[in-house]
Amino acid sequence: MKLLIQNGRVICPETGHDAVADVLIEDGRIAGVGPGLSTSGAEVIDAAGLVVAPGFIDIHVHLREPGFEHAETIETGAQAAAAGGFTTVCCMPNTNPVNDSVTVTKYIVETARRKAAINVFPIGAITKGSNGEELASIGSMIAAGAVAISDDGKPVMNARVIRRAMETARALDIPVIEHCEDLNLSAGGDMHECDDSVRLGLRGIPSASEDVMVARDIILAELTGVRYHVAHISTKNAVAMVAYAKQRGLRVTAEATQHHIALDTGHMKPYDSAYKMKPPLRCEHDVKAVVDGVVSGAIDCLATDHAPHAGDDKMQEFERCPFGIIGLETALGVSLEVLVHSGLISLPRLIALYTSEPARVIGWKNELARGALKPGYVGDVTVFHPEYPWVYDVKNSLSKSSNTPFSGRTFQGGPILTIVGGQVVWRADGF
Ligand SMILES: NC(=O)N[C@@H](CC(=O)O)C(=O)O
Ligand SMILES: [Zn+2]
Ligand SMILES: [Zn+2]
Repeated sequence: MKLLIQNGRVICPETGHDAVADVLIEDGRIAGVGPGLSTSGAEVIDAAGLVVAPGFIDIHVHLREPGFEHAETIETGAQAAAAGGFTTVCCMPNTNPVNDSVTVTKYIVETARRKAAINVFPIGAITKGSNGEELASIGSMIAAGAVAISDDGKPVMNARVIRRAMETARALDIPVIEHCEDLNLSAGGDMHECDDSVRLGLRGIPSASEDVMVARDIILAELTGVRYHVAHISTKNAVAMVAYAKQRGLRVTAEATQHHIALDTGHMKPYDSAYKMKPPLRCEHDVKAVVDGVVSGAIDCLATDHAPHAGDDKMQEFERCPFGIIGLETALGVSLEVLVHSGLISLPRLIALYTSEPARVIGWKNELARGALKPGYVGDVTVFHPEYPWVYDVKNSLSKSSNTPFSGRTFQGGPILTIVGGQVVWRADGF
């Protein structure tokens, strides 16, 4: 099976390629990149005027299966990911039951193999039930295909427990991904603690609830030598601490979401639960610090934290609504707008934030190697237009949920074709 993608602007940050060329995918693997490749025996796609990149990778999504299938399933979440240009996602363990055992890990791997249009890799829980007490069976989850550990949705509050988890992860050479929130400081909060929360009469979540956990974990990362990754970083201090940790040679990485680089509390429509997530939207100086962190490299990659919630769950009083918003289908549009069209970073740099950088954080190797257009790598490719105008209407979303603040927004640039293992799994209308 051969697929030849012709005449596109082929951008691969890992190899430094940025020129009009062809990409050949054979038997599901990248077979060649260069001008004028032979078309013999190949299905041909003309990508003239489009950007051809390695398949985009999102290392932080919630697919909700098992247990919360009313909000999303592995199948529908994978479809939404494909529509966002993603060819690989890593799904968090806060399912029901929690993915804290080989049984659930195997269920997710098997279900994804049968039903997902794209590659799905589970992230196993750090502790049993993500209750923050007893370590989960980390080794057997990794053996069954999990690629990292996290209790995302919650922090691991007990420093002794997270230290033990870090020592285990260090031995297995896998990353620990932490949801940095001190529950004693954030207790009862519904939005970022600032003038706006006072004005709206909503209980606040101070930046300090994130900062103290990032500080603690960086010290423990130094103690244990673990690969430590800050999920959905959102505050000025957290970014500064991650930058300092990197300067000191610690294996500390971080991700930012599209909403934490695009929105601050001033954008919130009062009591609109589409603006309610954890970490909460922060104030302007935090957003600027996160954007600056992405530009400087203190923040390694972008991730969506795609967090579907069914309609009625989000149609309650603000305080009662669950935290989280979907993001797979808008990530490229939002990040092009905030980071590239603004002139802050180049297009190749943005592509790196969705390809080589998340691949480096997780560390896929050998036959799982991805995030670059290199012969032998998985034959996953994202083709997108860097500036054509389109309107995101969540009514057309492939996700089962519609909890997004971005519906109705016009973007300049978005996904056109998503290719997994040499097969087109999604194409934009008209292509
Ligand atoms: N981000 C959120 O507000 N919610 C996420 C959990 C998480 O990422 O913390 C969810 O699973 O709904
Ligand atoms: Zn989280
Ligand atoms: Zn999350």
